[in-house]
Amino acid sequence: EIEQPELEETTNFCKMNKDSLVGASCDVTFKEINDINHKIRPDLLSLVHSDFFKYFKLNLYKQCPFWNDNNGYCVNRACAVDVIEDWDQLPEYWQPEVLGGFANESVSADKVRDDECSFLDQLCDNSLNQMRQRGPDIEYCDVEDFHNDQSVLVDLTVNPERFTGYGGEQSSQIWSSVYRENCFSINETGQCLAKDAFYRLVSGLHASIGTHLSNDHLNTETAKWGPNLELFMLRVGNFPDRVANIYFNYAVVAKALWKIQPYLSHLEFCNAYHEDVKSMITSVVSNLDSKIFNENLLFHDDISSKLKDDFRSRFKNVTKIMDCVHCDRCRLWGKVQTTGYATSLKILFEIDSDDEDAKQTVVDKLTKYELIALFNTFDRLSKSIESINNFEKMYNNTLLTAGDRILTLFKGNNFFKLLSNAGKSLSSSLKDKSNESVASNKSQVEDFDSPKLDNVESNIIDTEVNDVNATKVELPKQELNRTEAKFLENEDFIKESNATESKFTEINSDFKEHTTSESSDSETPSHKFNDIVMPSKKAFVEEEVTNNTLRNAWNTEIGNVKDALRFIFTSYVDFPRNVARVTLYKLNHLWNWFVGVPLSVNVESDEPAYELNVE
Ligand SMILES: Cc1cc2nc3c(=O)[nH]c(=O)nc-3n(C[C@H](O)[C@H](O)[C@H](O)COP(=O)(O)OP(=O)(O)OC[C@H]3O[C@@H](n4cnc5c(N)ncnc54)[C@H](O)[C@@H]3O)c2cc1C
Repeated sequence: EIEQPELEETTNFCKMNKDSLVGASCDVTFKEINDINHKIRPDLLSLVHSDFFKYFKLNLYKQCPFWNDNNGYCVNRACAVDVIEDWDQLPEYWQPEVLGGFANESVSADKVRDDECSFLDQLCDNSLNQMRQRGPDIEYCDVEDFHNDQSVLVDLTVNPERFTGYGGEQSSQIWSSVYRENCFSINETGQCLAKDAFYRLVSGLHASIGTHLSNDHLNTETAKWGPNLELFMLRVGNFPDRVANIYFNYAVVAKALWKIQPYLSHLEFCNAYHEDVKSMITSVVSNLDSKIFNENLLFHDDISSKLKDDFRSRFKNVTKIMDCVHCDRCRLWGKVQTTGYATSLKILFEIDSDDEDAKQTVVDKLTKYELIALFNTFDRLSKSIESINNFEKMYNNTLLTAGDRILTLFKGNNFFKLLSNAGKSLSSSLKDKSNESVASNKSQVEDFDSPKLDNVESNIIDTEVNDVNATKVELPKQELNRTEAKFLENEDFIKESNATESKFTEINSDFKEHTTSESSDSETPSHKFNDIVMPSKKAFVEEEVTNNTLRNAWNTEIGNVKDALRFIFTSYVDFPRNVARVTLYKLNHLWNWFVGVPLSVNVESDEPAYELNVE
């Protein structure tokens, strides 16, 4: 039976018990992965910023092989990929003259093989590709992709994975096609675990992308990039299984790295030319452990070899689906990461013999781009886990900072329900404040002035104290006053709508609820917020938005009908007057013709004919 990550009621964030195992096939807890990640993060970051690991090659122009949809494209600037267009853009020691003209097509395969930089050669010619011997298919992705004429070289560090605005039907289609690959036909022992692993891999990839786009998100009001907690919670944070799947993927890729490390020793990674890549790899992998993932549980006997083939071809399809992504930046990172997982799966499931030479052969056959993808995928997961931990801090700070709670309230987006631990005084002050605002504002507005809100927010954040307990007791009132003053300063900002009024009424009742419950249990405030789950709040907001939208649509339609009726009515009123005007005009023409005045006099002109007519 598949073990699901345990949920813990008392943990607000992601509702996960960090001491539980990441999965049935992983003998590691969430907390242990957090610790490992914390240790290796700096080295891993340096590694993927090294010259060897930062240049990736892909074909951005490949046609979607699954459906005829090659015409759309993402027009956002954020969707674009900056490619290396000139050899000059590469480091100096990679210039052909330094490397002895290895870009020369005529260079012999043997010579390339002997070169300690043989991996680098694939940057400029495909001699290594020709050397690859055909054997049984052990590929989980299409490695030939890297040697296509149309492939471009990309510096991953200048094309960060971040929010691009790509979405809608096209991306949904991609994701549903990816999930559809998880329909295994054969009913063999172990299928359940393999199917679960497949699902967790793609869901973990999806969640990791969601984490990155939330962590590096464009705030359209301030034009700054930064973390967006709300978006993260909506996409990932509120779904413990998605968060757990990121950790699962981390375990899978970590195990693959652990497994190949002894067989990488003969590769020099061009240490002579630039960073000591090899020692960076060692310092990352030495923190990993074999027990992090047990791949033998998935395809453990001959019976499951058919299942393994199915698994492999389905995963290969996932990597190919990336060619259907219309946003180039998303396609780039989709390709890097699916190739990274494909490489991990190849290492985990195809290096299963005790034969050391066979293991070495599989590693030797890895292309440079598979290695790059492998380490960069690990970095993406590592960054996701780091971001999740940061989001957790933000989440807790948001809950504990009274000012933010007030702002959330005024923004009308109170999915972080107001805390009661600020004490009755805060509640009553806020109640007064909200009543005051409701009473004093009559005009209707649709929305608040967000930049101003952000200013207030940043002011408040600036004044945050480190001691969370102190914040709980002392800050609320102080911050309330500051916030209140800010609100009063900006009169137009405080304009309220009828909708806002009802929101305040609702919030007031929230306060009443919290104030009442608080008096009975003021020692353990955190238990009151176990119900903080954004989707339900989203549903609330959405419902409201839907109602507003319906109301607006109704009002617009009624307005249109009124306009049409007014037009028809005025047409009837104007009709006799218009008939009289036309008749007069025609009679004028007739009279002019009758007395012999030329028709041209009615045309604006400097000609004397007009004057003649006047006379
Ligand atoms: C390959 C690829 C790469 C992308 N890269 C980027 C990028 O770099 N930057 C960017 O801004 N956008 C990227 N996108 C788009 C992004 O993933 C979303 O599709 C987009 O933001 C729209 O999100 P959504 O809320 O409509 O739901 P989507 O994320 O499109 O999800 C569709 C549905 O899948 C389900 N779902 C969501 N997450 C999971 C999960 N983790 N596990 C299981 N089910 C889930 C939900 O039911 C959801 O409604 C990429 C898309 C693809 C296909």
